[in-house]
Amino acid sequence: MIHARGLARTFRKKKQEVRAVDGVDLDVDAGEIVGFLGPNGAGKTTTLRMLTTLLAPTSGTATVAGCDLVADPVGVRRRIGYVSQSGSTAPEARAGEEVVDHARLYGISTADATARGKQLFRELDLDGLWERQPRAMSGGQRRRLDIALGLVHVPELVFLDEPTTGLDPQARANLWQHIRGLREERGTTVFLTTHYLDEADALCDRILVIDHGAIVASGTPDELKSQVGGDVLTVTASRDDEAAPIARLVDGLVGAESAVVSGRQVVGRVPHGGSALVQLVRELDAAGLVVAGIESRRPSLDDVFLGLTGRSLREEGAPAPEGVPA
Ligand SMILES: Nc1ncnc2c1ncn2[C@@H]1O[C@H](COP(=O)(O)OP(=O)(O)OP(=O)(O)O)[C@@H](O)[C@H]1O
Repeated sequence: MIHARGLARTFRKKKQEVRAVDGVDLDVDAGEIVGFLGPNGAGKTTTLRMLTTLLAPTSGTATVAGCDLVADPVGVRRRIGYVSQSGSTAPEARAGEEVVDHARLYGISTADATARGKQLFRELDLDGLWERQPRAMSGGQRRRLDIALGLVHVPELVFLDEPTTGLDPQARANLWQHIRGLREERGTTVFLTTHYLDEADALCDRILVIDHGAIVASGTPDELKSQVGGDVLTVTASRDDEAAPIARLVDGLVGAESAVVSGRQVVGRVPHGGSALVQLVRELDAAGLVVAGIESRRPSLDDVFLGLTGRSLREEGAPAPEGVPA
């Protein structure tokens, strides 16, 4: 459904060259839900804008939904849907009107567009909001309306740029269900960017990680997690100045990899969490260090991300969902 080779885009900023996307190869099969993850500025939106024909590549080739990106951009546009980060609804228009107008752009008759729009409203839990103005909708309703706009022409492939950013946890979970439903009921292929690792974990069949404009990992969430290996030890110091001595103790554990300190939190990786925990508690005690918390757990996607990019996606300022502290 998507095949890109050596896709690159360079920008000129203040006489300096920025290689926003630096030779991306990627393949997405029909019916897959693929998550595109990366720290801020990694090149996600630039890649998405190229794959959706909004931005010309500096070099490289791609076919999207069977059409060549450069030779047949109109063919690509006809076959895809794109839901941008900012959404595309006009706050004053009526929701239903917007959806019908959007479908008409694709040459769909008003009658067909209305029927498709109403069906999407039912599927996306927007029933009863056909006459409502987007500005009088909740964030979750507006985001689902954006998605209805991206789907009304029945694309085979839909690009979603951070579809759930800013939604509360329940609205996010609902939207995940709708995205899964798209694939199950219509066979739609979904390519989405997200800052939420739990979202990528719960929703995506496969994850691509991009950093500094290049793909650095690809696999199912489980494959990526198993690459990390071992267990993760997290120790929370009770005082700022005790994080460094705790990190030294964690580094000294059998088979430990160098611990990362972030504020009062010390995170290290060890081959066997259980035995390392026992050893660490003894050593903390002997050193007279009292900690606020200590735990051992299996690696998460965040650990994968940290290992691959040296940065935590959370530290990158991933906005917390509504109602959840950052
Ligand atoms: N129009 C532009 N002109 C100059 N530089 C740009 C332009 N668009 C993007 N860039 C630069 O290209 C790099 C990649 O940007 P991009 O928006 O693709 O990253 P991203 O992974 O989507 O980031 P975020 O998670 O913050 O949305 C960044 O260094 C950015 O500053």
